Amino acid sequence: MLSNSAHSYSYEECKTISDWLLAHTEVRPLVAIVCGSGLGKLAEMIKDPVILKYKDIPNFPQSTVQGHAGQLVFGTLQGKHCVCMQGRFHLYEGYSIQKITLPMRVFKLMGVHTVILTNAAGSLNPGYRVGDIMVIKDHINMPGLSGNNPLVGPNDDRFGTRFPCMSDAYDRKLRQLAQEVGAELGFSDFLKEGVYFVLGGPSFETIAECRMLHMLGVDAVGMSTVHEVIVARHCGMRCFALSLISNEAVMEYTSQEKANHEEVLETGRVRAGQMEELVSTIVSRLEEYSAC
Ligand SMILES: O=P(O)(O)O[C@@H]1C[C@H](O)[C@@H](CO)O1
Ligand code: HPA
Repeated sequence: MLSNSAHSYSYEECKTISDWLLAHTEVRPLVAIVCGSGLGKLAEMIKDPVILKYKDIPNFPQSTVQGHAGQLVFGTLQGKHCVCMQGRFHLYEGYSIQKITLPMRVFKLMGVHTVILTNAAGSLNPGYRVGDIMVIKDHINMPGLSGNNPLVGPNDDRFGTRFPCMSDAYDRKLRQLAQEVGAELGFSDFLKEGVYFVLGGPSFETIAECRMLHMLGVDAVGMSTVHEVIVARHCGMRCFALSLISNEAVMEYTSQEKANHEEVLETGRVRAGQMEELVSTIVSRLEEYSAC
């Protein structure tokens, strides 16, 4: 049973899930990786995997979206203990915003200090192409601006402060590391950095909405990541996020293009190898950037 309200998880409930997971794997993850739509293959990088399906984890939400397998993969990546979410939760699946961000608090209680999030997103920046990878430097939180923020409700100081700062949400050193690694791997032509805009979905944007986002200086639009980042930052985890540009936003009324989930998944398949290389090389260098 959930306490407080039907929509939020108490510290003790998060701890119960964390303890259950720790009892089912010997992996003690320091890094968590969240796989976006079509990016589930990232989990295949994990060595000696221990797979726990969401349906078997007490009180855990279930994945309902194609391209999100619905399991946690524990193991090592570049010798580091990691957990990989092969499938994330979205607001449009009908879950509360507290429920879709539950894994962040569970990971924190398991000992995770760094979260690497990935997503598929549509581009608003005319300089971007399908297949580009955007390092997220900042976000605009559309649901949050209208009151739907995952931290709404009583604050538990054991997780973090009532009013967390978000001007440093996306770790600057990790963003710099990503650019260095990208250059070494020969990815500079398609590695960008920009601002991600989150909306509720599941409908894609109208042409008028895309034009508005473009005027706001948005580089990419999607339906995830930001809520997880807010909760992860609230409880003191370091965040780094990548958007795979899976489609270009439709800006012209004469255009025949239509955003669709199949194209999103297909772009993920095409870029999976490079995303893997980028993420695993970043993980291999993490200690150069912190005490971990
Ligand atoms: O989980 P992500 O943000 O990668 O998923 C994106 C947004 C929608 O869930 C879906 C649209 O194709 O992909
Ligand atoms: N809009 C919103 N979310 C998305 C898109 C998009 O164009 N592409 C992938 N996820």
